[in-house]
Amino acid sequence: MSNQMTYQEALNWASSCINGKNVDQNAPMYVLLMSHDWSTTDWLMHRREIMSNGEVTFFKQAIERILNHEPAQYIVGKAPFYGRNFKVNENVLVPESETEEMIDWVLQMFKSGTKLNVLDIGTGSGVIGITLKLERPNWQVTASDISLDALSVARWNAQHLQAAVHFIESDLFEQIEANHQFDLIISNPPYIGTDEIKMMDEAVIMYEPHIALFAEHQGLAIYDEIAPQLYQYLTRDGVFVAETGYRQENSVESIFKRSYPQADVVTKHDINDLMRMVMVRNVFNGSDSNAN
Ligand SMILES: C[S@@+](CC[C@H](N)C(=O)[O-])C[C@H]1O[C@@H](n2cnc3c(N)ncnc32)[C@H](O)[C@@H]1O
Repeated sequence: MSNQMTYQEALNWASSCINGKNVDQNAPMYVLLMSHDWSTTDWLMHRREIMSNGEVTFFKQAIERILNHEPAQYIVGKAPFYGRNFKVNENVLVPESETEEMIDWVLQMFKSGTKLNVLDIGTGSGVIGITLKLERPNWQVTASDISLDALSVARWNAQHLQAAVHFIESDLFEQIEANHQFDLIISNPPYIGTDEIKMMDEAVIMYEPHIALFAEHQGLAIYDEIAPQLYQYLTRDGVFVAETGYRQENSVESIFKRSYPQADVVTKHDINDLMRMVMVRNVFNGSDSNAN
């Protein structure tokens, strides 16, 4: 690859390097677009321009990293989520489109104007808490994570996106004040069982933080821990919403039903018709303290 080339020539070169390799074939284009904040229309305008030496060097290194299975989002240091770019690095998960669907679900549940006190557990890069705060500015949002490294990314994102979110380092509810009650508790917890590692994409296993991905008990451990504590942290009309693994529908439903037999436990499928979300409400139905 010469040092004098257009973006289009660089893309052609990169495609020939990764062709037939077990890596994301769209990654070079993603790197070119995201590193310039270009849309596909911008691409059409710029693709015949000559790249600077610095850009060529960065792009060559990017292709090596792609060939080493590194996610393109970590290479450019950002990922789009709900129409905004969030900083990401190896301390946080790359946000996924299913999580955007969970945001849609929640925003449909609570129309604008409603004032809510919200807790986002396992905030990672902050995508859920920050997006909810920006979409519903009158909500009070607290976001927690067990990982200080993840929280520093989340804080950076909140500051740059101007979202007034309160962050707490906490192992689930451990550091959440006992008398603090929320109208909405939302979480995209780690839910992959360690036994599933062999079925996973190499890029995810090698680069994404394992604390964000894996949980004990076939990936159900975090739901197991959250369920019996919910009644202490939810208001009487409070709602819990979480993302789940697509094969966990029955198990997750029974975890919450075990703690709250008379609560409403509703599951929801994503656009690929896979069950990916659960909502629990009316946890106080039937009793004032019915947690097991
Ligand atoms: C699947 S990631 C979700 C990140 C982000 N909310 C998103 O949707 O992209 C799960 C997050 O939960 C955090 N986490 C794992 N165990 C936790 C625990 N016991 N208490 C709080 N956070 C935890 C991880 O550090 C990680 O940031």
